[in-house]
Amino acid sequence: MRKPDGKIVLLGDMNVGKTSLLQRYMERRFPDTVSTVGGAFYLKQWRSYNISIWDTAGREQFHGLGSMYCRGAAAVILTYDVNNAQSLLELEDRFLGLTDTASADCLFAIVGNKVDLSEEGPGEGGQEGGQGPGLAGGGGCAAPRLPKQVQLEDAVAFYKKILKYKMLDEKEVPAAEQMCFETSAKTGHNVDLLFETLFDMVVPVILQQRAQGPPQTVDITSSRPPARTRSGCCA
Ligand SMILES: Nc1nc2c(ncn2[C@@H]2O[C@H](COP(=O)(O)OP(=O)(O)OP(=O)(O)O)[C@@H](O)[C@H]2O)c(=O)[nH]1
Ligand SMILES: [Mg+2]
Repeated sequence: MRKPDGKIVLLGDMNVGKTSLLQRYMERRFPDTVSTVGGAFYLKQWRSYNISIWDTAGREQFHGLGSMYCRGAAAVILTYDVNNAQSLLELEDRFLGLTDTASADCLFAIVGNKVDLSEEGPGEGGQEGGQGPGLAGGGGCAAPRLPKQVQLEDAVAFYKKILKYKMLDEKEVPAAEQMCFETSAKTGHNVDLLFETLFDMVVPVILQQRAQGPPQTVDITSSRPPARTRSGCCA
């Protein structure tokens, strides 16, 4: 099998739906999940490129592994749950720092998942790729709706904070409105749009990485042991 040309990493707190988003996109279904241990990846062929997409564990005990998975990443998907404000705060407090090992040209997508559960979210009804985020209406949802705790503007504000943190010029990177998504792994809302927008955007990053030297991969042997992982509980 050919080595991946580029890497995309999903980060975010436990239970926000990282594994579910990836399974919805790659396997076109919404199976029951168990909390991820360590990390796992899928390979996606996009045009003539092989892209690896890494699913990481949100649980605190695996936190130290995050920066290893991010090493050389062409894009990072920072995921939160729109019905859980704390999950967006965690991205800033715990996860953004893990991306310091990513490629210098790394792209950032901010993804608010579980919109199907929120009062303002879209209804159920299968894959809805291509629609704008946060569309109201749609019936047929049996589960009680929750008050939405995070608005798209909050995600846009976080994206702008990332640019400041990375000292990037707003004019030289994709606009916040292009990089903030609201999704539902359950219904498929915006899931194709998220991944495929990102695939198209990472191709130039991959070409840039190639021009700069050999691709970086996860090298477990050369990484330092995670400082915050207790012995005996790691994958
Ligand atoms: N209603 C709804 N439930 C979701 C959605 N995405 C995930 N879930 C549920 O949320 C729970 C957690 O989903 P996971 O995909 O395992 O979450 P995760 O972010 O991978 O969690 P860790 O692996 O622990 O970091 C599961 O019960 C999923 O079925 C969604 O879009 N809508
Ligand atoms: Mg998971």
